Amino acid sequence: MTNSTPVYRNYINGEWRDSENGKTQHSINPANKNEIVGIIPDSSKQDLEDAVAAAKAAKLAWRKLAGVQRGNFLFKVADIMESRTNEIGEAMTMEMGKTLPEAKGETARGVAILRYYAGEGMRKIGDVIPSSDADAFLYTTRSPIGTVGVISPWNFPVAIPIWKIAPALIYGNSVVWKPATETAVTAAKVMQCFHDAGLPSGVLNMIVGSGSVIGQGIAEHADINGITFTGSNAVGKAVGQAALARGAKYQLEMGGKNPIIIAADADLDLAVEATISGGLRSTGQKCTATSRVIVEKDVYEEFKSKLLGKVAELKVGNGLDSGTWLGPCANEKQMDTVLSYINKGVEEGAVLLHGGTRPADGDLADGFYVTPAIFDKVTSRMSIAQEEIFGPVLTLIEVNDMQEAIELANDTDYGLSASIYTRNIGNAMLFVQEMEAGLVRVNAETAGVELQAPFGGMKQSSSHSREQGQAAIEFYTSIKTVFIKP
Ligand SMILES: NC(=O)C1=CN([C@@H]2O[C@H](COP(=O)(O)OP(=O)(O)OC[C@H]3O[C@@H](n4cnc5c(N)ncnc54)[C@H](OP(=O)(O)O)[C@@H]3O)[C@@H](O)[C@H]2O)C=CC1
Ligand SMILES: O=C(O)CCC(=O)C(=O)O
Repeated sequence: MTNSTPVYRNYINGEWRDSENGKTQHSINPANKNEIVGIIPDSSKQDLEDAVAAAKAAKLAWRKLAGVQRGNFLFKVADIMESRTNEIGEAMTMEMGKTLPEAKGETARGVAILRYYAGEGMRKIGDVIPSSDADAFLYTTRSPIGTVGVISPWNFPVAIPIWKIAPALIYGNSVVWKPATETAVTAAKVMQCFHDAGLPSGVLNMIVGSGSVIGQGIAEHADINGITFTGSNAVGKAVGQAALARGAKYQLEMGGKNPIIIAADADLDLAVEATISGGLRSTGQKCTATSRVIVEKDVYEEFKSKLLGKVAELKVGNGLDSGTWLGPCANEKQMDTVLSYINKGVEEGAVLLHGGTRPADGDLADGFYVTPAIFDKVTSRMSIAQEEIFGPVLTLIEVNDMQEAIELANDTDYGLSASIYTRNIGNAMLFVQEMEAGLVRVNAETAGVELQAPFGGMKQSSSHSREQGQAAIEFYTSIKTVFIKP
């Protein structure tokens, strides 16, 4: 740490503030654990109380603005964020490791999401329904839920909070946001865009602190009317239980164990490209990442050798370097988890064909790097085929036919995304019909969420709600049915 290490604060009621207890912590660069990216707060419950009080006080005036006026703020935030794409992208790469092009791409996606929801301020929010009383006017409108608690993860530190905050704001809610500690510097840069756009004080507040204090505090706070969460299954369920216990609304987006099926008739080159992109971009740290690669036996060996050839070409390194394809894991704990799954895979009898080790050479030795791992001879019940690893690990599973492929694709507690590579329309239709996943993609990788379409999982992957697109209105508002008789 040097005297010039930047210091970041909480954002409460329109001001940057130190945490009340004065405690701080460091945000570390996963590409080099000796580099401190910023000094960030380690906030207390009192900071949360202040943020909730500010959000509560601001919500009425915010709700009373026209949707178009709220939208104008979001358009301004989008313009500011767009002008800071490089700065925000660099902060993201330095805090959680994804490559700079991916980080800048994600920032651009945040801008697009802001513009999409800014436009929502002008769209319809209800229906006219014929009343059984000929003189009456029966219609629906929408009310904001009040103050929304946003708990966001580190893997998409711009896009995920924006796809929660933007709809919350456009539909008239105030927000208390707890970003992942891992990416608090990136979060502060996002927050600064809202501040510079002149968002009224208290409408959006940001508190940086531990999940067990600030996150849990949000889940349990009586003045937070709804909580939206993305992260691990265990924490998501605890958040949901705390919200349910006090009758608050909640929305959970959690893990995935996403399959790609490679049919015997697939274009294998395209399938290899999609498997690599879906499984290994962002170092496999996407809830939509491909992790189970289910291949029909007739093309298994050919697919495997093409995949190995291409994976061997991927350059692991610092995400800021232009030649890097794959950055480090986001933190040491994540790296240890990935390495422990790789050991477990070997212990369970899978064959590690490639990677799965820490590079020991030069600059990489100080980072949380794991080379991309490919496992052969995987069976569906192995832990590496069942549990979310959240790292650069692909597991290859051989099947006899399409029916078996779909059965195994569904043989998981999760149901977030799934894809198939095939040229046969019958295979594609069967897959779309039978696959138990919220996002199913034909001849496309498992990741790749479009901001204007609903996103969410089946089974253990979500609380069965949907985010993004117009689906977001269901969580951030309540329907009010209105009957008026002169
Ligand atoms: N679905 C997805 O997109 C994601 C899935 N994951 C999965 O979770 C695993 C662990 O990652 P991790 O970062 O620990 O995920 P967590 O679920 O712990 O973190 C997600 C968010 O929840 C917060 N949080 C942590 N504990 C609590 C709590 N008790 N109450 C309320 N909020 C809390 C975190 O805060 P803080 O950062 O301060 O701990 C963070 O803001 C990964 O290996 C991966 O499998 C992780 C991230 C995203
Ligand atoms: O695939 C994507 O773009 C979104 C992934 C996501 O929501 C997540 O990893 O949490």
